[in-house]
Amino acid sequence: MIRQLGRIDPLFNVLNKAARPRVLTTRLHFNQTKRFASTTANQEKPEGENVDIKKPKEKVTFSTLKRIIMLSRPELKLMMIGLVGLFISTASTLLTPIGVGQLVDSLNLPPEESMQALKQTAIYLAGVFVVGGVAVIARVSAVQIAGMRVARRTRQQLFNSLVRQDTAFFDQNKTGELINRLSNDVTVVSDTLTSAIVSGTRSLLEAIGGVCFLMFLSSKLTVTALSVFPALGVGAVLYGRYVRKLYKQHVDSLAASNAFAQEKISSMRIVRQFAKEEQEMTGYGKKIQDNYEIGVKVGIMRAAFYSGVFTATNFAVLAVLYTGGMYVAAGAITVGNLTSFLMYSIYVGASFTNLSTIYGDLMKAAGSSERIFELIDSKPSIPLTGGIKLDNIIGRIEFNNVDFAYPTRKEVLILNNFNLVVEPGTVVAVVGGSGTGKSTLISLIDRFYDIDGGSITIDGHDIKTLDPTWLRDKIGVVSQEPSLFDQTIMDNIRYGSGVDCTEEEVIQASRKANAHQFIVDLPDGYQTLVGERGITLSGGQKQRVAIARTILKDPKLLILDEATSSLDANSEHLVQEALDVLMKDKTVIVIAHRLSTIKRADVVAVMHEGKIAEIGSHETLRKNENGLYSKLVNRQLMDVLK
Ligand SMILES: Nc1ncnc2c1ncn2[C@@H]1O[C@H](COP(=O)(O)OP(=O)(O)OP(=O)(O)O)[C@@H](O)[C@H]1O
Repeated sequence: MIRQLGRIDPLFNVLNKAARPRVLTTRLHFNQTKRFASTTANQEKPEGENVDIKKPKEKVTFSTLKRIIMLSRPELKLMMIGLVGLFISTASTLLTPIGVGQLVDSLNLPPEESMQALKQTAIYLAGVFVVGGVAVIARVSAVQIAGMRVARRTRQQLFNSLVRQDTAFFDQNKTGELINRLSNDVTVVSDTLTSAIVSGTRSLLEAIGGVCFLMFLSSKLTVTALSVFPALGVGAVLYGRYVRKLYKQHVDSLAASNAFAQEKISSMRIVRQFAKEEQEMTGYGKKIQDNYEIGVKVGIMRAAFYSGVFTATNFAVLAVLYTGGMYVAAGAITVGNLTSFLMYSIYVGASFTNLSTIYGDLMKAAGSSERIFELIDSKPSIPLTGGIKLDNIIGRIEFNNVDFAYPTRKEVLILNNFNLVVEPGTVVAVVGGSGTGKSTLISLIDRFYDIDGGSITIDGHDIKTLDPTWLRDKIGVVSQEPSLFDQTIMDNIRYGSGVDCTEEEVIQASRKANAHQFIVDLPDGYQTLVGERGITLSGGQKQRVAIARTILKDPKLLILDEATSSLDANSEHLVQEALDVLMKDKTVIVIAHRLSTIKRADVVAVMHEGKIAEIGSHETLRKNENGLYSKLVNRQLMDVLK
């Protein structure tokens, strides 16, 4: 008897070690930078109701979990292969202890029979292992590929949805948060679909199958083996609840530290200029300290929980060993049966432990998926397409009694009963103090925002009735601080037209914008990569590339936000000439600061308190010495208007 148990002991140790990693690998993923939010997932957002993804939601619903699972629907075939693989590999796991039990029992037979039985069992086990191994390959590869496809499709859907959102949406939500949606949230959801759900199903099958085998081997011993599970179940639920709360705090604090880091890294030049490196390092340190402290609490709780599970299951095994040993001594069961029983006990214990962590994983995925679904479902109030496309644009722009406040600051009216008519083919210079709403006009003509009252028309058509993409295609904007993409200069200029425009056309546009010479002087010429937002170019160079981009677009309506402000006198003259050609027979609005620019305009409109306060030619307005325009020229703009 002692000899027999002596054989079981090392086997138990090996099995226990083998079972342990499964317990430990089902850890919670705390490295997500998001909030633990949830809501009814498949309720579509009303059109135009911008989503503020920072708002935490209250409850995870069954429909959310269902929708996560439905994400894998297009991968049904792969999931089925994975499922079949799962069944077979689980079956092979469950059949192993029987073989091992037989192996042990065969050692008690007379030598010849023992050898024969040993061979048979070894062949049986080898077969089980080979089939199990093949099934694992099928299961893991099918589920992994399905998971990656789900992630790819979800990311594409999410990005498409983001690109379609209203401009106001981007005023409301931080870039870092949105990138988190695309990266971390999608990863959590696809991981849950693959690892959590599959390992959950496997654990469930193993637990049920294991208990069945236990009952089959000895119902009395099963009661002993499972005696610790009610206590473990209660512990797992309490632990799950506590960790869930901490998890929310943990991801919140991580999101805050990430947002902090993102902002500081993207503004590193300012940090450097003000010599605030030390201050920012300390600031970041404080942010991650919160995260660390919550992480430590979670870690201690996890340690306590796993230690409890480990000790309880080991004591259950000890109880089985003790009671089972007595049954063996009494001849009620064989040593082989006891071996099989111990193995099943360990499987069942590991499976239950694994299942206890799946709940947490599902909750995490639900939180992440809620935010993804919210974005995917959200419909912008200004669609990208749909509406009238005029055959011809004459170019008359009219603002009629326009009221406008930014959606994020509804209480501040930027335009208040604003009226302005820009006749076709004329150049209107809009001037006014800082923050009076000059640049806002550009956003409104481009229909980045919808106005709150009145109308904006182009050739008599309310822009709300025009196809937004068509409309924007007819408008060219050269802004004060042009932004370029991290691509070659050639691709940046081409962005104004299309991939089908020739290199020669790009070069022509660059010549007109006085950009060609500086471009060919660069070592890589038109193939020069400009860096993030065009960081490797000077302000004037960036602007000339942006002008070339707009020249190539050849828009009918031009809006220049003091486009020549960062060019030297010579470049300005050349670019101005190019713009003169471009502006010919077009309607142009110039948001102007320089007197030279203003003087060239047919009409000068002075903005003040959300309205046009004065309008007329430069000469006419100057005649009124006490007028707003004269004051602006004399006082505020004196330094600039040279
Ligand atoms: N996205 C936005 N969300 C909320 N408020 C905004 C937004 N953009 C601008 N504003 C506010 O609208 C007002 C008008 O801004 P706008 O940029 O049109 O002024 P501006 O006349 O072009 O100023 P400047 O000459 O200084 O460039 C300002 O008070 C500004 O704070």
